[in-house]
Amino acid sequence: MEALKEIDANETYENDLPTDVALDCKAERIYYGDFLAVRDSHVPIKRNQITGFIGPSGCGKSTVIKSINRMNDLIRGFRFVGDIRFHGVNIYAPNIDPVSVRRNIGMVFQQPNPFSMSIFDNVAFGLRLNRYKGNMQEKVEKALRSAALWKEVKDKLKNNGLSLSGGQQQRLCIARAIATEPRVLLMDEPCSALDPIATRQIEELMVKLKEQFTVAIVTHNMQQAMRVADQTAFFAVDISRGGRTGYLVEMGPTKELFENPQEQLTKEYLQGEFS
Ligand SMILES: Nc1ncnc2c1ncn2[C@@H]1O[C@H](COP(=O)(O)OP(=O)(O)OP(=O)(O)O)[C@@H](O)[C@H]1O
Repeated sequence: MEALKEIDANETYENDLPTDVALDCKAERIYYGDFLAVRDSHVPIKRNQITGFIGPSGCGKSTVIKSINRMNDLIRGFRFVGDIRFHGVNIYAPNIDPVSVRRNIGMVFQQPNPFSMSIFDNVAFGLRLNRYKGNMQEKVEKALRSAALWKEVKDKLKNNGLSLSGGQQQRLCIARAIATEPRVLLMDEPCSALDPIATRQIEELMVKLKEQFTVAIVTHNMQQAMRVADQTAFFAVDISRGGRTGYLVEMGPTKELFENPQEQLTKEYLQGEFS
């Protein structure tokens, strides 16, 4: 059997995407078994910007975002039909190594989920997995600084990651995700388990992180999308064919989408007429 191909984001490559697009997600259909969860959703994710995914519960925001780094591969019955182009390749091509996809496209989840190990080891985890041979101390410090956590933990790197507060745990998870220097960082409702102060800290952090990374975030909170997202994609649920299938209604610069939505459905959602 032919070895799976690694995506090396340091390689020069042929790319047919516009230069400001880091990753182009064309989700034609996404299934869980026979259930069509998402259809017809084309979301170009712009480089060094924050792309927000908003929409009512069950419209497929998480399904799409998790498809972007092949996180859903692990779910039985999951099937993606379409094309996600990153760094000159379709990440769903059969010869692409999904581990290398996740190395380039990191993810942070809803619930902070540090491993039960020291703060240092949490951050070093992915680097060790990738057999990083350089200065581990330096890399861990860099990631913790980028995640705005260094000052709070520098004297207790040996403490268990689970001993931190919820907001600190989420920043630790961000440090863990960025330690391996992915190009894209996906965040699936990263603040939903946090209090308003910790939420603000993560939002400020996201805005800083976009200088180094391309960020995509799922959020239930429209104010949050307005505060942090440069582009926003609005999804809804189509029940017209008897199912409940999510789809992209419209997408655009956040300010334009919120102030002047093109679609009636977007207007109604933004006015709180359905949730
Ligand atoms: N592992 C799974 N197996 C089967 N169906 C699933 C699975 N995960 C999600 N679904 C279904 O796919 C649809 C989209 O779910 P998804 O979680 O992507 O929506 P969402 O917009 O992120 O929702 P929420 O805002 O409530 O988190 C829903 O109908 C959901 O029940």
